[in-house]
Amino acid sequence: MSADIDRIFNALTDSHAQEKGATLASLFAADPDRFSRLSLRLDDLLLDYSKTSLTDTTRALLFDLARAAGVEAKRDAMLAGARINITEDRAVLHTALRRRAGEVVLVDGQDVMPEVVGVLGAMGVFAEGVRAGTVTGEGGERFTDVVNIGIGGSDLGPAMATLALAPYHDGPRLHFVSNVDGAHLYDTLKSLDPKTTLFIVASKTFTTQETMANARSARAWLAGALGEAAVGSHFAAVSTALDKVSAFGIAPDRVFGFWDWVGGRYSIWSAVGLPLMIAIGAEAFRAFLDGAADLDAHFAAAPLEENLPVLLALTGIWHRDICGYATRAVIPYDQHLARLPAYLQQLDMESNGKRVTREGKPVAHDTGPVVWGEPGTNGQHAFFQLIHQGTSPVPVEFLVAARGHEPGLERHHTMLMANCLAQSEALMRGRTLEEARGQLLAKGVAPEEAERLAPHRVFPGSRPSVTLAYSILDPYALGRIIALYEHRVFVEGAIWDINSFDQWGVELGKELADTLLPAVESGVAPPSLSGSSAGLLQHLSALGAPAA
Ligand SMILES: O=P(O)(O)OC[C@H]1O[C@](O)(CO)[C@@H](O)[C@@H]1O
Repeated sequence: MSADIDRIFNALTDSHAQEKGATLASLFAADPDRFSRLSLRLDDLLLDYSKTSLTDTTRALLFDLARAAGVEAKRDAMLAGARINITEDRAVLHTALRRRAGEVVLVDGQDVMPEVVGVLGAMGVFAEGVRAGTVTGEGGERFTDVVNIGIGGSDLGPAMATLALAPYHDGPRLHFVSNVDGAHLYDTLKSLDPKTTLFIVASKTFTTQETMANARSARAWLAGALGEAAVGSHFAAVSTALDKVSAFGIAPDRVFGFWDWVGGRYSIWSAVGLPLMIAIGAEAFRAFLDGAADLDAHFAAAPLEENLPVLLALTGIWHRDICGYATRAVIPYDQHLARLPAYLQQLDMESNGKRVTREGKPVAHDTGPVVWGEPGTNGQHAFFQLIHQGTSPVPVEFLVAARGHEPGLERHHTMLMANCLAQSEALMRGRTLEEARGQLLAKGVAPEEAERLAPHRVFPGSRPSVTLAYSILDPYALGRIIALYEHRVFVEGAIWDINSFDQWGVELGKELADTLLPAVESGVAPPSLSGSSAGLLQHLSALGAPAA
């Protein structure tokens, strides 16, 4: 960490301490232009960060911080195909996947665009064939159901986006099986007809234990019903490991490849998006890519002060490192974005849940926060109590569209918007003891009783939130929103000087699961196992856990 960065972090901390007395309400009262100064628009997409405790001084310091951390140069290196994933020696080029034919993106001097365009074209032919009923099952019947088998980045992206774009879904039904828990596959398959079911096995590495177990069981289900010869017509695969796919027995013309420079959690734009393309069609999928491409162009060119991902990242740095908030809630007031929090958990926490710098030294500041959330209004009736009155403030990120898609239910959308605005307003304003007391007295509550009840009705207020507002959640808008979050994660990682593109933290558990499988099968704990795990294994075996 350079002396410059240290100095700016210290200046931010000092400013925060000095400004602590000012409530958000007082900041608005003192400055009628606060919203227009602390919000940023890209066409219809608006980021309002005026309901945070940022001031002109601290915002300027945060821009200094981004500059001192070399955000612009790091961004340019990523977009130019440099091998910035230094622990895996890989370029990071998910942005190439949204570029158009004819553009040039070099990796090691080689233009990757012809291959990108080629795979996208092959996906389009296959997806449109499935949608039109010209690509069929073994018996010539049209596919009514498509089951995607994958986990992590090979599941969350297409699952989130297929739900998000439900109003545009006019292809076969989509199902997503990720968990190795047999319940996930079993419950999905029990209502499906093998004759009209297509499986897509999605795995970047084609070695992931859960995906391979589910794929093998799905294959057995299909072959058991239709015979081994039918497997080829009912399976497709998405992977970077083409040799392993072919060993699994999936025909080469049913395999859609991608490249090691696409991280799993950044892969929705690649062939991993095939289920989404089957759901909404190749044209709408292109609009999804275009939304992301336009956001990429904005990220690449806009000055830091007018750069949406940068601003969103700086609010994140402010809340995590200067205000000390350990979590952030993502609350889409958009039921179709119900899976967005889960998607962002992987995008953000797998990218920035790191404790050493790119040089392998301990980080100087806290890195990625815990990301969590649920759609509004449901969250209001569950955990908003704590967000309003709990002892640990939680910065909230609201998402809301001006319009929904549901004919005849426009009034519902009006109510949804009112709730979204009400929550950020209530968090910001709060309610004082005097106000609480006054309201009780106005309702005719006796003074003594009002005194007893009032403290329970106090809201501290000054609870921060940012809001992303857009016109309607169509494929283009979704593409922009997801790209915005990707680049936000990038900028935060760049400021923390961590590698946001590896995920060594998931490896130890995977290794131990492999080691423990024989122990669970035999019911005999290896001597190396802790007393706790050995005791649990013994208990479960005694209760009848299935053996090999
Ligand atoms: O696509 P794959 O190779 O099956 O990996 C699935 C997921 O597993 C992880 O490696 C972590 O467990 C993710 O990064 C990835 O998205």
